[in-house]
Amino acid sequence: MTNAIEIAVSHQLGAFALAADFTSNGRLTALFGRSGSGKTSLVNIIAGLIRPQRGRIAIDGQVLLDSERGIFVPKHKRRIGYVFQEARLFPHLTVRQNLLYGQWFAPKTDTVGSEIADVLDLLGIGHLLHRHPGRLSGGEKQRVAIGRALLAKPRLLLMDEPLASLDEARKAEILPYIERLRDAFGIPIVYVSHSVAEVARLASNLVVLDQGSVIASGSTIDLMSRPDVPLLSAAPEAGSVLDARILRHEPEHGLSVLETQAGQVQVPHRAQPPGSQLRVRILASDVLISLQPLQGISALNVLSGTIAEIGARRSGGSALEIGIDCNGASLLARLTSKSAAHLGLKPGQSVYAVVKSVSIDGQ
Ligand SMILES: Nc1ncnc2c1ncn2[C@@H]1O[C@H](COP(=O)(O)OP(=O)(O)OP(=O)(O)O)[C@@H](O)[C@H]1O
Repeated sequence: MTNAIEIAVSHQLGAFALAADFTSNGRLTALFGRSGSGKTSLVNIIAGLIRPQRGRIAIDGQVLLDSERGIFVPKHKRRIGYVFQEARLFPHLTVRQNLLYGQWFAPKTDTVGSEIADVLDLLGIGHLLHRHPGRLSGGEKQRVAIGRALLAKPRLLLMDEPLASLDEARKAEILPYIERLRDAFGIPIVYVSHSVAEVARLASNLVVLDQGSVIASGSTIDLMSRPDVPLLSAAPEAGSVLDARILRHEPEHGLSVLETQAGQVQVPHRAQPPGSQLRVRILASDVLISLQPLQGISALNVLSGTIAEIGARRSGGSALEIGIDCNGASLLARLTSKSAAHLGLKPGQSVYAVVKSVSIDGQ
């Protein structure tokens, strides 16, 4: 099976060397890394705004760049949608005209009509059509910018920190739209972010960039629970991501019981019916480790497992992260290195993970 996204490029930008190599079949692939790690440069290379010295790029099997074969598809022929930090709408055009501008670039053979309705519905912008961008909130502007990119019928959507210029309330407002976009449209998305919480919630796949190189790539669920990728595991909001299904509700306690591969977990009541799929996130700092089965403890969620991997203590810090294999699912726990030494933790050892709280990603 061909990967939706195949990238292997190298390019020198002044003193900065970018050498990125990864493939992804995910719906939303996040490029994650700190400032200056090369995320925007890589996105510009994918978009065709920078021609790299060497490499190959293929999207859904379509080769856009192959330096060995002398192939370089120019940016206007790549059919790649680009959403930036700021919406960059045309201020003198209405929302409707801005959206139609995007459609102008769509392949002429495609039927449109119902697509506009789908995009308006997906992004909740139907009531804004006659407004000018100056009268939209930051979140509304970004939704229109996403709509404009979608109506050009791209084969790939690039989103470069689309939430970075929004405050927390606007971010929370737009996240569900990006989830719907990821789940409802068949367009692969490459999403740049340096927020662990954002990629944990949105990304199916992760590519971790550091100083111009890919230091890890794979499924978000796998990477988020690895103690050996410090860019992720050492972040304050580090934590594991698990797929879950609602098993039943316990209205008398205001709880819902979820089934995950790691075992059952209980969370505050959810509105969705039993059987619904969810994604849960367990922060590493919310997991305690016990060597004995526990009794008389207030925490509702205790999962049994074995120590898979013990991360290194960071220089100048007292904490380290531990990967726990719970029935094939991975959980990340953050302990002080003193506690880990005190418990004598070793790979393969049986332990109980006490989970203080579980958060639910998405609606
Ligand atoms: N045209 C250029 N000439 C020389 N150096 C450049 C050029 N463009 C980018 N760089 C350097 O390349 C490095 C990567 O920059 P890039 O913008 O890709 O990083 P980033 O991960 O997107 O950062 P941020 O999260 O801050 O946007 C930086 O050190 C930057 O200074």
